[in-house]
Amino acid sequence: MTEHGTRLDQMRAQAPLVHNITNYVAMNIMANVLLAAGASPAMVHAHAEVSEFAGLAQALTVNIGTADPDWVKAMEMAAQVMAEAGRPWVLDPVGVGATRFRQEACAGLVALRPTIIRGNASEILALAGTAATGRGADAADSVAAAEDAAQALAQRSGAVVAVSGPEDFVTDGQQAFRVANGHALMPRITALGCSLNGIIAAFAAVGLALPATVSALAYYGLAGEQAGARADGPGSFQPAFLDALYNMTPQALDTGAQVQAA
Ligand SMILES: Nc1ncnc2c1ncn2[C@@H]1O[C@H](COP(=O)(O)OP(=O)(O)OP(=O)(O)O)[C@@H](O)[C@H]1O
Ligand SMILES: Cc1ncsc1CCO
Ligand SMILES: [Mg+2]
Repeated sequence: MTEHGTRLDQMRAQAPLVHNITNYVAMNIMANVLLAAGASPAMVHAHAEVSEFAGLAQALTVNIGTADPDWVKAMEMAAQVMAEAGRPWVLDPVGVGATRFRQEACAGLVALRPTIIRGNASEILALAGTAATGRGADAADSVAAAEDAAQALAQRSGAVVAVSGPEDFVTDGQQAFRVANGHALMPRITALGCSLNGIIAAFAAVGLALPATVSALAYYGLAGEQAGARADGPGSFQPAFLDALYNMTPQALDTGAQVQAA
């Protein structure tokens, strides 16, 4: 099987412009993750330009981590442009279980039909309307506990739904896959989930949403494994992770990807 490496190659060959409306915590690491992978990031959210900019981008990510009502409006404006152009966009429902504002913001964004929804288990449970125990932006539920919610959410929303965690779960409501790549240090660095949305968007810019998401998760998790093998802790993990994303070959990805049909 050479499909994951081929997708990585295609993504790098096209170097898609990925438009991100993300949180203040994630902006810098997310932009660096996208550059290391070979895509072209831009963080743009002002109402005065967000629609025009979305028109230039090959893919969009929106993330409510530190949003306010103006930012949510900007996300809706950009998502509308992508939907009309038939280009992919990714929703990250950060901490959606925590407050009513987050729930209402996500309900409005889900109604605009994201191509892909990516969150941790607690976020996917909360977005699907199932009781979740996550606190703030961190997961406190297992991926396995969120699989049924992910499937229901995919069927209801029309999105591919990805639940990240020790073993990621991805479904379009019909087919499902598990991706076992990753490293235990990854949740010890903030905004690696947010940054992952950009990688998923970059892959989705050059291929179909479900396989693109699976390959993006395998690539990201395998880079995490390589970085984790070198790092002494969260501090040294971060630069090693950027190096691993940058140095990953298609061959290494195909050899190391741990993807199974669920
Ligand atoms: N315990 C773990 N072991 C291995 N990989 C993990 C583990 N937890 C998370 N990951 C990986 O870390 C990446 C980020 O997923 P995570 O679920 O931590 O996102 P998140 O909670 O949304 O993060 P954030 O909100 O800080 O951006 C994914 O690639 C996932 O596979
Ligand atoms: C820590 C944090 N707080 C709001 S957004 C964010 C980044 C991880 O989701
Ligand atoms: Mg998150």
